[in-house]
Amino acid sequence: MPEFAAALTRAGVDALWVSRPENVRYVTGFTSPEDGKALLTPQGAVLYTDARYTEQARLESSAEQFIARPPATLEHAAERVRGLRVGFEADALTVAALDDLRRFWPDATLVPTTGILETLRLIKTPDEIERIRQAQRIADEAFAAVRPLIRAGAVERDIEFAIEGEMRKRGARGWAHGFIVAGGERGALPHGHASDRVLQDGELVTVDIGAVYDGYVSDMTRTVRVGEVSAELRRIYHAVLEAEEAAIRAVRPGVRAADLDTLARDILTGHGLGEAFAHSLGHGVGLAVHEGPSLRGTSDDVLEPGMVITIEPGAYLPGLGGVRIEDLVLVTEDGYEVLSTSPKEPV
Ligand SMILES: CSCC[C@H](N)C(=O)N1CCC[C@H]1C(=O)N[C@@H](C)C(=O)O
Repeated sequence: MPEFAAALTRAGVDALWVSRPENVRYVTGFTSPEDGKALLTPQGAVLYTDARYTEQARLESSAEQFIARPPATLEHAAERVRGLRVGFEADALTVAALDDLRRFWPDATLVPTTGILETLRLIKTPDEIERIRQAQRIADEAFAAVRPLIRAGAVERDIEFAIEGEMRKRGARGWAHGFIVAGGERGALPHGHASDRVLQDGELVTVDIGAVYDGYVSDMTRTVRVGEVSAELRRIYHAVLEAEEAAIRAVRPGVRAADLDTLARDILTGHGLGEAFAHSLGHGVGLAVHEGPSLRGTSDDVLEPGMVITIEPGAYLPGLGGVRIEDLVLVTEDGYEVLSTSPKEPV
């Protein structure tokens, strides 16, 4: 585990108490988000979980394991952390859990940290990329299977349900996030989760879906039309598409993520839609649907080969509707590869 040891050294700690489920999985392979913690040291990770998971932990993880419930877990770890500077994930640990660490580890110096493992997770290994590819393949196939159902008279929640079923049939083991199926005026909600609303002719529908495959997720959005839509909705759609395609073409190693956001935002501003683009251009995708790098205007992140990101400009107009188009993109040595293959239908 040389990269873990170096990451601890860079952060100025001797060990890290890992409590964020994706990070526990990253350092131990153990997948249960219910009860899993890890103590990471330069020598390796110790996995802590309870007896419900004894067999699962043995099957999934080659890390040293201690099966118990707190406080026995913390008492066990106390022996290992005596005299050490121990980082904890300041953005994941509850105040109550931190109090427990203070109580059970009086001989350790507890250090708030952020991003130690998230920084390593920015660059995906070939194996991680393959799992993300599979998650995206499942989403593309499910979207194609369900596309004919997105028509006047359909209920948003039924579309969500159908996509879930199609994903399961193709090997998904869960959803990257609550699906967004937002038709008509609801399209103005960037996170308009599927509702009981019935789709009608003349509206756009935003469909934002992602599958989980072997722990890794995908994320993609298509906006499709139901019947013929107004010239104004077509204009907005093409403005968002222009911004999206331009941002994708600009993806390559060395590019500042913030500059990509600016590029897309400037195009939408040129179409009078700058204010309507209410979120960042995109984000990294991996064990979590939202992870680094951040493609936000204030981001310091710089693209590197092996990053998997979304490019997803949108325009949201209350009372009228909205458009978002999102692709999943791998940063390669010489540019990019778009992993999502669902067609962008003419609007
Ligand atoms: C509920 S998860 C949403 C998944 C979606 N593809 C997504 O990431 N969205 C939808 C609109 C904005 C964007 C988002 O939430 N971005 C985050 C990173 C932000 O803070 O801008």
